Amino acid sequence: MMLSILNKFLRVTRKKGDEWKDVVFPQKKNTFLIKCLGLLVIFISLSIFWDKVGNAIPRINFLGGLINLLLIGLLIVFWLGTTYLSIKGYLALFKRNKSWIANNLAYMIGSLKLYDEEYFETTNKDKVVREKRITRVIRIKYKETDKHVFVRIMRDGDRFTSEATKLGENLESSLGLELDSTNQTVHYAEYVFLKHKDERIALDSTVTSVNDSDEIKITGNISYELHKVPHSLIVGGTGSGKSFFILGKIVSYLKLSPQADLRIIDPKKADLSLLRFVTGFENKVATEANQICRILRETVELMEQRYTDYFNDVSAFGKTYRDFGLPPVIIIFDEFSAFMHSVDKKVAKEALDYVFTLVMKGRQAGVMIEILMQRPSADDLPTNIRAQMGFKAGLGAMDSIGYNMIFDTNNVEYKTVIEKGGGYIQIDGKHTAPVYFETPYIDKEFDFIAEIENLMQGR
Ligand SMILES: Nc1ncnc2c1ncn2[C@@H]1O[C@H](COP(=O)(O)OP(=O)(O)OP(=O)(O)O)[C@@H](O)[C@H]1O
Repeated sequence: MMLSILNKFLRVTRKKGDEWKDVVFPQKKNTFLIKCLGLLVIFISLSIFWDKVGNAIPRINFLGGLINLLLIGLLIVFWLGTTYLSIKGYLALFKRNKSWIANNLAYMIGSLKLYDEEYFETTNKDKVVREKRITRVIRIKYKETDKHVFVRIMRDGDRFTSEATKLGENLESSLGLELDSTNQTVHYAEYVFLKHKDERIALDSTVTSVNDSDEIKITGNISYELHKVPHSLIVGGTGSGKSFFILGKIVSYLKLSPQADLRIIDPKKADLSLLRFVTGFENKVATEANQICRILRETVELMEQRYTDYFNDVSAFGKTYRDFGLPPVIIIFDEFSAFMHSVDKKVAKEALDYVFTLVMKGRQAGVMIEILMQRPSADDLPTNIRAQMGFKAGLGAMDSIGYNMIFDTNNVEYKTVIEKGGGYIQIDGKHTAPVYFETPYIDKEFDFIAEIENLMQGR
C-alpha cells in the first residue's frame, strides 16, 4: 500500500509525461474536505518532525551563538522546503485526473450517454430501495504531447465497439481541437488532434533558406526532405487545386540549392505545357507520346549514368546524390491516367516500365517522379509503382473509396473538403496516416511563368 502511494507520488511529481491516462466517469465527487485534512496532516507532521530534529541537535556555543543561529535558520529552510514539496506533490495527486482533456471527455461520455445503467434493489431500514447504478462505461484513454492530443476509444466487444469509430466529430467539438488524423485497430480507434491549428502557409515560405537543406514545407506543421521522399502522387479532380499545387512545387524546386533539374510531361497540353516557352525548358517539356517516352528514357539513362559515374566502388557506400553536389532530377507527369488510356498498349507498357525503373532505383541517384492524375484508379497506376510513392496527396472532395485507393487504408474517417486546395496528405516517415491539409496559398495575381522564368535565369 505504502509502496503504491509512493510510486504514484513519484510519478505525479515527474515531468508531465506522455503516458496514456484513463478517463474516469463519473468523475470523483468534490474532494475539498479530504484535501484540507491531508494538507493539515502534512503540515503538522513535518512541523513535529523538524522540531524533534532541532531538539536532537546539540547546541554549540561558539562565536557568541552565531553557529546556533545558522543551525536554526537551516532547519527553518528545510522545514519550509519539505512542506512546500510535499504539498505540491499531494495536490498534484488530485489534479492528475482533472486535466481539461479528461473533464471534456467525461462530459462527452455523459452527454452522449456512452454508459449503461441498471436498477439495483437494496434494503434501507426495512424499506426496499431501487437505485440506478452505472454498470459499464465506454473506455477512453488519452495522452498529450507538445503538439498533439491523442484519444483512444477502446473496442472491447461491447456496444461501444462500433461507436468507437464514429466519434470524430463529437470529439472535435468536445475538445475544441482540430482532428488531424485517425487510426483504427481491432483493439481501439485512435484520434489525433492538433493542439495548435495547422496553418496554411504562403508559397514564399515553402523553402527554407538554410544552406544544404532540401526541406519543402507544405503547411505550418507538414514538411518533408526531398531526398528522403523522392516520389509523389497527387490526385484531384477539376478545380481541386492540383495545378496550383504543382506549379507551387515547381517554384519551390527551382529555389532549392542546387536547383532542381525539371522535366515536364503534359499529354493534355494544358498549363504545364506552356513551360516550353520558358528559357531552359525548351527540350524538357513533352506533350506527344513519342516525346514522353523519349523524356522518360533519357531520364532513366541519366540515372544509370549517375550510378556508373558516382556509385561504382565501395567509397560510395551509404552516399546519395547530395554527397556529390548533384541536383535532383524531377519528372512531373501530369494527367498520367489520361495518357495511359490514350496511347496503344505497347507505348503504355514502355512508359510504365520506365516509370517503374525510376521509382525503384531513382532515390539514391536523385532521380524522382511526381505523378498527377484526376481520379485514383488502381488499374491506371499499378500497385508496385503506387507503393513507392512516399508522398501522396488527394485534393478536393473525394469519396472514401477514392481516398482508400490513394492511401491504401480504409481505417480513416475523412471530413468533407470544402476549401480550394484542401485535401489529405500522407508522407512516409512523417504522417503514416493521412491528415487534412491545405496547399500553400498562392495569390490569384501570382504570375507563375514570370516567376519560373526568373528562377531559371538565376541558375
Ligand atoms: N493554393 C491555392 N491558393 C489559392 N487559391 C487556390 C489554391 N489552389 C486552388 N486555388 C483556387 O482554386 C482554383 C482551381 O485550382 P486549380 O486550377 O489548381 O485546379 P485544378 O485541380 O488544377 O483544376 P483543372 O484541372 O481544371 O485545372 C484556382 O483558380 C484558385 O482560384
